[in-house]
This record gives sequence, structure tokens and C-alpha cells, in this order.
Amino acid sequence: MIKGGVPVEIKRLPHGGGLAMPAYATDGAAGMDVVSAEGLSLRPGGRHAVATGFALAIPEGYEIQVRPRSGLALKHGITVPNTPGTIDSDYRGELKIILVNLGDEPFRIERGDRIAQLVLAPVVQAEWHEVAELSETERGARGFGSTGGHARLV
Ligand SMILES: O=c1ccn([C@H]2C[C@H](O)[C@@H](COP(=O)(O)OP(=O)(O)OP(=O)(O)O)O2)c(=O)[nH]1
Ligand SMILES: [Mg+2]
Repeated sequence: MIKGGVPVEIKRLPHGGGLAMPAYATDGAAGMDVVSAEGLSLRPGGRHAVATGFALAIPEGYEIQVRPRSGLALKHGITVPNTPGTIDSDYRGELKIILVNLGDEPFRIERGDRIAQLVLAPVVQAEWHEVAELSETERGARGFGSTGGHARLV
């Protein structure tokens, strides 16, 4: 992990007053925990774009990925249906966390609860070079289990 930190602009929105900024819970954490700016109940099967109270300006060449928290997923079935969510560097709207309740019970989220984590990651954009024939490889077009599926390797 690169230490020192890439500067990312963050703007607190009016309804974000008093909320904790996304933060790394430990020195070696890959993700910053992000909190909810709203209180709500998610019924089983329900989903919601949860407000965070913050907007970001991610530097060009980076993205932020929105990932679920494993504790919420394991204990309550609360996860991010679009994981990893993509926050583009040119997005200036409010950061929202889409949550879905895959559990059997309604789940209550309070303002200030840590609901997901944000991972800053470098992005490389592609530039297509259209060709008539692709370079040859031993694999060729074989895939989808062609090397033996889930056969044991012991
Ligand atoms: O979990 C998410 C996913 C996206 N976004 C915001 C930031 C992102 O830059 C923008 C667009 O996201 P995405 O490209 O995933 O959605 P889309 O359905 O392709 O919408 P668009 O046509 O606006 O790109 O929405 C969030 O706030 N939270
Ligand atoms: Mg998009």
C-alpha cells in the first residue's frame, strides 16, 4: 500500500453537518469506512441509495470503489448490489451508497452508522486499436472451465 496519501477533495453538504468523514479504521486498512447521513429501515429484499452527506473531487487517473462491509454482509445480509460501485473522477454529486437487504429481517440504519467502505484505486483508460486478426495464443478461444473446471489439484 502506498503511504502518504493521495489528496482527494471532499465537500461537506448541508445535511452532512456533524458526520464523521470517511476514515481508515486501522493503519493498514484498504478501505475508508463511510457513514450514513440518514436513518432508514431496509425491508428484506429492499434497496436504497443511502445519502452520505459528502461530495468528492477525485483526481484524474483515480476512481473510488464502494465495497460492502463483511460484518454487515455476514450478520445481516446487508450488501452493495453494484459492488464495487464506481465513483468517477468527474462526478461532483453526492456520494451515495446503494444497499440491499438480502437477509430475512428488516434492518435499521441510523445516521452515523458505518455502512460501506471506499477504496481509492488507480485507473488506466484504454484506447482501442481495431485489427482484422488478433495475436495468437495457445489458449485461443477456449475458456469457461476448459482447463478442467473445479477438479482438485492435490
Ligand atoms: O455506488 C455508487 C455508484 C455511483 N455513484 C455516482 C458516482 C458515479 O460517478 C456516478 C455514476 O455511476 P455509474 O457510472 O456506476 O452509473 P451509471 O448507471 O452508468 O450512470 P451514469 O450514466 O450517470 O454514468 O454515480 C454513487 O454515488 N454511488
Ligand atoms: Mg456510468
